[in-house]
Amino acid sequence: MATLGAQKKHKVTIVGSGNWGTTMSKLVAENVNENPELFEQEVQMWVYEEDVTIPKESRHYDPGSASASKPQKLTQIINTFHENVKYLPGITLPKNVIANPDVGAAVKDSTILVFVLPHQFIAKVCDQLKGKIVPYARAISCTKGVDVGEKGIRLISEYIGMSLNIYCGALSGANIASEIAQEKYSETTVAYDPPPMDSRAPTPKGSRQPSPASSQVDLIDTDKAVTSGQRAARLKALPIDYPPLSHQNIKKLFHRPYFHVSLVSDVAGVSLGGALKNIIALAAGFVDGLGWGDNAKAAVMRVGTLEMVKFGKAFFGDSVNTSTFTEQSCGVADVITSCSGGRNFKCAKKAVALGVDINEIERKDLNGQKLQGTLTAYEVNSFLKTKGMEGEFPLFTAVYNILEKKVRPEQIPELIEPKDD
Ligand SMILES: NC(=O)C1=CN([C@@H]2O[C@H](COP(=O)(O)OP(=O)(O)OC[C@H]3O[C@@H](n4cnc5c(N)ncnc54)[C@H](O)[C@@H]3O)[C@@H](O)[C@H]2O)C=CC1
Ligand SMILES: O=C(CO)COP(=O)(O)O
Repeated sequence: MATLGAQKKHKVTIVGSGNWGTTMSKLVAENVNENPELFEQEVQMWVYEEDVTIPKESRHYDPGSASASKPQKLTQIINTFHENVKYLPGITLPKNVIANPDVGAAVKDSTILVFVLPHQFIAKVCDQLKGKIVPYARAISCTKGVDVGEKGIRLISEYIGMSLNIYCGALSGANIASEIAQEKYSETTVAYDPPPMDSRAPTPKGSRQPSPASSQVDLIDTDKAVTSGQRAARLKALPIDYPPLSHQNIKKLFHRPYFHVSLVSDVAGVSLGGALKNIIALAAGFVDGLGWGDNAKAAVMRVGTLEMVKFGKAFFGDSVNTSTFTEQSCGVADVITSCSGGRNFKCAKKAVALGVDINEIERKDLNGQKLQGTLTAYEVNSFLKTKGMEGEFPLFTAVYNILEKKVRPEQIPELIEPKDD
């Protein structure tokens, strides 16, 4: 419910335009249309600009046109045909999705930023956003991955929040984008739990341009985490002339008849589920690529899910609820869907079946889409090594060693077998 007297509306920008990013723009734009009292009608979608030739099989390919075989700017194609012919072909986007190649212009005056980028690009894009966003903006990360530095591990939502000095929640679930784009039913989990802040004041006059955020991002050392109180003190309250970003209003932004949202407060659990299931999906692909069948796949899914819960508890402590992994879409359900039809699963399977490096399959088969599991397996391994805990996460370690070609997929059963003391 909008607050009485709220005169402003939230402007929403989707930061990213891949397979999931474009799907997210579609469903958010539909919701913005249905809730005009809360949201501005235009949804900006930042596009990493590239030249794209409209494929011959596309309904927008016109052999008679002089530009038929000439590459065109992807933003131009999206804004003309309302379709992302490269990353989400065949799906018509609402006309209120506006593709923008300039990330600073795309986020100008936006109070809601939805990040949907492959995690390897988050740091650079956050750097580009410093000083460009309103200081009271709120973010939701739909990115699946973690950030590992020399001193520790951070959730992507934490990275975004700390780098831009804003609050960032997370959205993750059993969400294969192409199915959701076709409006087939699925569920998702949104974690949104901003710390309580001082009472809200009206938007200060002439304050649309924020002061630049600190260029220094705090590293979360898991042994010496910044307290939530310290972080809350840096956040700016949303001015009172905007509708509140309550759970109810956040739900109105994402929930669709075909996309059912469950709201929770466990940002760490939701983020870790999305990141770690990608390592499990690689393991499932490896055993399926060997032709070992569904029982083998179920075994690695079981062990991987236990490692996911153990990882969350070991390194994120009480901020993680085990029930987030077991009861929410972002946990076991995402493991199941990702190990059935996800890109990480499919590429890992093909790599083993053909005896080809998975990075080569990614390059050849995905047309620019990115795997997240391979990099996450390296990042998680490098973090576990610094903690001396590789042995306690045998499946995650086996996936890393398979990618490094130090062990073979056939060794997975012996590698994940509990060791006698
Ligand atoms: N596709 C899916 O089914 C789902 C994906 N996700 C997650 O969403 C995140 C984004 O994935 P997708 O939207 O699927 O992307 P994608 O993998 O389909 O596409 C890659 C994207 O990266 C962009 N890109 C390439 N180079 C770049 C650079 N240097 N800087 C910035 N961007 C660059 C491309 O323009 C493209 O938009 C990932 O973390 C993924 O795990 C989450 C749920 C479902
Ligand atoms: O996250 C996903 C499904 O929930 C998609 O997984 P992939 O990136 O492996 O396709």
